[in-house]
Parts: sequence; C-alpha cells; structure tokens
Amino acid sequence: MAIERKRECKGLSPQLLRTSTSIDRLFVKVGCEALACNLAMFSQLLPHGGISFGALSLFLVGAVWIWFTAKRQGLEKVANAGRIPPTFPSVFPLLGSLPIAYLFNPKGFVLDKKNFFQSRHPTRVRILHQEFYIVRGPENVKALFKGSWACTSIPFVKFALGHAFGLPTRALSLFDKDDSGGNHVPHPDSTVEARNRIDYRVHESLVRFLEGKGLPPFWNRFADNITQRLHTLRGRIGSDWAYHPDLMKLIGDEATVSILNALCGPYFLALNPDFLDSFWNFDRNLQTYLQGIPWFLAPRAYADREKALNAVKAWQQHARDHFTESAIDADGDDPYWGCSFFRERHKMFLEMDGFDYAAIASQDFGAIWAARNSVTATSWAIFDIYRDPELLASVRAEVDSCRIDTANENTPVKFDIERLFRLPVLQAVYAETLRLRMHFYIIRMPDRVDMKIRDWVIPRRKVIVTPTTVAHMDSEAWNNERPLDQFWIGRFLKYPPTNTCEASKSQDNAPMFSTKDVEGSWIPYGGGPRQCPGRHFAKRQILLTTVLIVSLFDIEILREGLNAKEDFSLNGFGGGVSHSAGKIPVRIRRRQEGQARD
Ligand code: HEM
Repeated sequence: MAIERKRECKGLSPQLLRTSTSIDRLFVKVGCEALACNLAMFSQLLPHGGISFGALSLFLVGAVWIWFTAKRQGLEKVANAGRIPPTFPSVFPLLGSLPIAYLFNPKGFVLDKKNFFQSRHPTRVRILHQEFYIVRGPENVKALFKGSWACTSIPFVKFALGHAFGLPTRALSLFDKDDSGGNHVPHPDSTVEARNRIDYRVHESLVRFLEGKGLPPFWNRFADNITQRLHTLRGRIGSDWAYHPDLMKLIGDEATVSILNALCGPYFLALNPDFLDSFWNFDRNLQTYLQGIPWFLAPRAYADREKALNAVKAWQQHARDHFTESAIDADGDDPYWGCSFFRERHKMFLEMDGFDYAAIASQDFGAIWAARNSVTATSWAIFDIYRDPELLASVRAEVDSCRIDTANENTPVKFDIERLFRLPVLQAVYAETLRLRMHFYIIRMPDRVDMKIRDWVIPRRKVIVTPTTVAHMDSEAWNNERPLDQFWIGRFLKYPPTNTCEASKSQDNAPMFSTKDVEGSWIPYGGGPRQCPGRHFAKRQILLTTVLIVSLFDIEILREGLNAKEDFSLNGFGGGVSHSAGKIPVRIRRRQEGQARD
C-alpha cells in the first residue's frame, strides 16, 4: 500500500520507487508521503560515485520545505483530536516561526493563508524563546471574549504605559504588586491595599466616565463644540472652491480640538496651542516607543512625547492652581479639569504609592490619546463618502431628513440626534470604515485559571493574540460580493425583497443596518469585560462629525488623493485605525444653496 501511495509522486519511475531507502519507507508509513517522494527524487539526482553541490542544495531546500509541509498536515490532524492547541511548525526549530516577512509587509503577513495568523483553530506560536497563542474565526473569538473575565490586562497596560507614555518606574511597580484581580471584590489571597488596586480602580473610573453618568455631559459638550466649529469653518470657507492640502488633517484637527475641549475643558488648548502637532507626531511614532528604541536613535520622537507630556502637566498645574469647588457645574464637570473623570482620578492616583504629578500626567495622556481611533475613523468615513458621489447622495438624503430647520443661515444646523443615529446608510458607513481601517492586535492573558475556547484549552499566564485585520478580512465570514479590501457598505445592509406582494404593499423600502450576522468577525472595539469603554462616544462622535461635514460642505477629492492608501508600513500597521500613507488634497466650499434637500 505504501508503494501504491508512492506511485502518486509525479516524475518518479517505478524502479526508483522500488530502490528507495528504508528511511523513506518509514516516512511513508507515518504518512509523510511528500518527504518520501523527495528522498526518492534525491537518489535520482545523485551522480554515480558522488554528490554534486547543486543537487545537495536542491535536496536540502526541498527536504526542509517538505518536512515543514508534512508537519503542517500533521498539525491539522492533531488539531482535530487534541485539546491543547498545537504548535505552529517552524522550519528552523531554534528560531521558531520568526516572522521576517512581517518586517517588510505586516498586513500581507497577517493575511497570508500559509502562516500562523490564519490557523483555523487556536495555535501556539513560538518565536525564539517567546510563545503566544493565536485565536481567530468568529466562534473562537466569541468564546475568547466570553471567557475574558478570567484574563488580566496588567502586563500589557504596564508595558504600554511604561514604554509609550513614559510612566515612571516607581508608579509602574504598583502594577506588579496588584494581585487583587479586576472585580469589585479582590481575590481572597490578595495582599494589596484597597487604595493601591490600580487595575480595578482605573478601569472602574473609566467605565463610570465613558459608559455611565460621565458620558452625557462629555457628549453634549462635544456636540456643541463641533457644531459651532464647523459652522464657523463654513463661514470662513465661503462659496468659492478653496484648496486644502490634506483632507485627513482638516477633519482630524477639527474633531481633535472638539474632543480635547470636551474632555479637558477650554484651558488645555489655550495653554498649549501647539498640542495637536505633538499629539499626532507622538501617535505616528508609537511603534518607536513600544519597540523600546533608545532616545538617541529617535530624538525627535522622544522630543514630541516630552512636549505632549509637558502640555498635560501644564494643564494640570493650572487646574490645581485655579480650581475651586464652586467651579463645578450641575453635571459635576468644571472648566479647569474638564470632565470630573480627570479631577476625581487625580485624587485617586495621589492616594496610590509611587504616584506623583509626572506619573499622573503619563496616565492622563494615555486616556486622552485613546480617542485617536475615533478621529482617524472620522476622516476615513468622510473620505470614502466624498470619493463616491452615489454614496454621498444617499447619505445626504438620509441626513437631510433628520435636519431640524433653524430660523436663519447664521444659526448652526441642528438634527434630530436620536433619529440620526439610527440611519442605516450612515451606520453602515461607520461600521465599514472600522472593518476596513481598524488594524489592531487584541491581547488577552488568562490569569489564575486555564482558558477554555470551545474544544481548546489555553494554559494560564499565556498570551493570546487576535488581530482585528484577520477577522475583518475573513472571506468565509463576510459578504464577498465586493472584494474585502474595498469599502462597500452593502456588507452591513439588508434590503427588503423587491418583487413580492408584501414589498410592493410596503411603503418603506429602506435597508436595515445590522452587525448581528458578523458577531465575532466585526471586532473593532475588542470584546468582553475589557472591550473599549469609549465605543458609545466614538460612534456618536464619528456620526455627528460626518453628518455636519456632508450637510455643510461640498468637497472634491483631487485626482492624486482619490486612491489614497493606508499606511501599512511596519510603523503604521497594527496600532489602531490607520493613517493614510500620504496627504489627500481636496477642494472645499460651502454646500451650495438649494442642495440642502437635494
Ligand atoms: C473608533 C474608535 C475606537 C476604536 C476602534 C477603539 C478601539 C479600542 C480597542 C480595540 C480597545 C482594546 C479593547 C480590548 O482589549 O478588548 C480599546 C480600549 C480603550 N479605549 Fe477605545 N476605541 C475607540 C475610541 C475610543 C474613544 C473615543 C475613547 C475615549 C474617549 C476610548 C477609550 C479607550 C480606553 C480608555 C481603552 C482602555 C480600556 C481599559 O484599559 O480597560 N476609545 N479601544
């Protein structure tokens, strides 16, 4: 039977197969047919009486490759039987699955069907002495999020705060001591004092702010601010086309200023008018800090971080010097600290060991920076709408139906906000923007117990990685009517049937928006207890800013910007919603009279 199987090896004579060695028969026996074929091919290449160098090299390359393929096949078999995820095979055992190709094309690497990010089942990956587990596929991802209660974020938060946000060592050491877990009630064997429960206290204050009573005042201030700003911009721009060198910067700056004003109050930017530059330069250099590149190799990157941190420190010193209780308004916020979130957590951090003003500035800069995804997503949504005149017309038709007429031209435009946030085409633009543009590695680590992911068990204290890009580009999970690397809102819309009696009776042919069918595949905000707490604000922020722009402005993307690409370089990929690789030049003018209800 083994010989019969070997006959399938193309190009090998029966005689050659009969003379193959006992080693290749052994491989045939264990099911590694390909390697057996290769060994047989090798004997055919041998000249009588010696081995040519070319033949030997060819053999070695072929043997390594086929061994690798055979191991992969074996992996699939083990995968169906076992419970501990198998290790992804590596060509060079000491190096593990060293992702050299990642350095040159990280997005291409994670989407390459042959490598570990695409494994169908949870898989262990070893790179040098490091190891982690990859989890992908909607059902596995749903199970991962469901089981995330058993995970700790402490090592990753500590890493990000220390490397990127410059949190001093004394404050960082608190993360190592916090063994109390993420729940309200600390682990019974934890010895950390309640005031030093940094992970739980920080997370609880974030949730109270962004998912609780802190959200409405923050949101209302943002909505007023962006409406006023874009109304003023409309006044400045006028009805003749004006050139702007970069749509992403134009939209990004407006949205960032309004978010900062709403978050930190009016003094933040008044005291630090150049903050936007250092903020975005910091953002572009994130990987430099995370990779631990020393300052003398990237002095400008570190100077930008210093400037951004100094801005936060200056704002907080001003708040400490000027704030009085009487400045607190009915919502609990005040103009010096902005949201009560910052004021309250300032007190909270000062209660903790190792925290001083510099440490608080690092923490708060991290919280401010977290809004960056929302801003970049807004710019992409607006880009994709104006790039497609048909889509622009659909969005405008929907949005105009939610406009509340204001008495005159000089009063800022108003909308029925709740209706606005239920518009199907608009929501589909938002969801498709995040599907296409959000590139992030969601990270989990089960802490005290092993983690069950369907039939698999991932041992405790092991890192689990789920790339959003893999989920968002999964051809088995998504509607492929248009290529997955193209922006297409149809992926999130369902249309009522067109030629049935029921449909003809129905007046309402509007599509329905839903993300239900792509649960576990649309994961821009992560999932489970530690999913993004800013998602409610982010959706509203992206929708309102987009709606204001399409209502107030005509924008023509100039030819060189029409096919703008995302920055998928090593420094640009994987940190969240992408930046564009280059500038996107546009012409902009006030939306022409009479078009408001086209
Ligand atoms: C489109 C916009 C946004 C996207 C795609 C996004 C995405 C994410 C993701 C993937 C995470 C990690 C979640 C996980 O591990 O499961 C996260 C965490 C976080 N996000 Fe967002 N985010 C967005 C907007 C915002 C905004 C506007 C804010 C604040 C105003 C914010 C604040 C945060 C914070 C504070 C965390 C860390 C939470 C923690 O440590 O527990 N995000 N975000």
